[in-house]
Amino acid sequence: MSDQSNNCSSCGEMNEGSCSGEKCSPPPKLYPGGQSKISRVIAVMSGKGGVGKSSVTALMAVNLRRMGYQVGILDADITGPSIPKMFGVKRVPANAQGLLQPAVSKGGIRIMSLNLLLEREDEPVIWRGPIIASAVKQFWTDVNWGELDYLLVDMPPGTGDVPLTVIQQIPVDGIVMVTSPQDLAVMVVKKAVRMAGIMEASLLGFVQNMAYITCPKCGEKFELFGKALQKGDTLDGLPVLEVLPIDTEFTKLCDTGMVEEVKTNAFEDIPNLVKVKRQVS
Ligand SMILES: Nc1ncnc2c1ncn2[C@@H]1O[C@H](COP(=O)(O)OP(=O)(O)OP(=O)(O)O)[C@@H](O)[C@H]1O
Repeated sequence: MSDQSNNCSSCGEMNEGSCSGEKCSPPPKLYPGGQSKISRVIAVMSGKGGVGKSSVTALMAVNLRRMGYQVGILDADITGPSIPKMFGVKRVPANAQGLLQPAVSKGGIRIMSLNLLLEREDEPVIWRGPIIASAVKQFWTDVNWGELDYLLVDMPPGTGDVPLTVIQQIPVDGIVMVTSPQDLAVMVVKKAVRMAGIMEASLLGFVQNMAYITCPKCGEKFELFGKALQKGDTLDGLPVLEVLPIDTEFTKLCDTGMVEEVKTNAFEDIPNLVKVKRQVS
């Protein structure tokens, strides 16, 4: 197998495929649906599954909304969507022009997810990669997002069709990488960092999730999965944007569709890192 230095930076193909490894034409960026005006797109990514991409997406969305921004979430985790349950939102209808209307959470966050289109939330989606990637594209092109300051894209795990499609065809302004402290997780997440580098995407930094748990009785911190970092540290050459503890209250809020009730000030730096194109009062 070729090593990563043989990947084409435009299409991500290996040299042995149709691409020569020199500059090829990547697929064009797509326009968002209807009259949508989306100022900034931030993708939340990780090579590793289950480290907290959806949780980080939800926390970031909740806090950006509290800061007064118009926020949407595109749930690109087509086969394992968890955003609708966390926000307690249900099915959405198509409007007259055939565009999909995003669901709107209690706090006003606009959400599109495959689970909003299924009759039952536990119905499995058994699709091959290209069909899944095409559904993600439609969540960008066929959804009436309206005017948004930030659209957050909750990516599925891995470095396959969906991350490739999102980075190539949606104008992503920055990627937040999520990992747990475990070396095993970091090793896999580094693959996603390399992928973003090959695709010449802008990496904002890391979130270390599940860094520790605090004993509710004595207040002692236990680092269950390895060494907890500090906000501002560097990991794999990137800044650590947030270090999040394991929080059982947060888990309960997610399970009951009340994630917007979470007490946190995480991600308050995001508007400085990715500035929107309007003044927010
Ligand atoms: N900081 C946290 N404190 C407590 N529970 C958490 C935390 N982060 C994530 N969880 C829980 O861990 C599980 C996995 O989190 P989440 O779904 O956000 O991960 P993911 O990376 O998006 O998963 P997938 O790879 O399946 O898409 C969920 O049940 C979530 O509620």
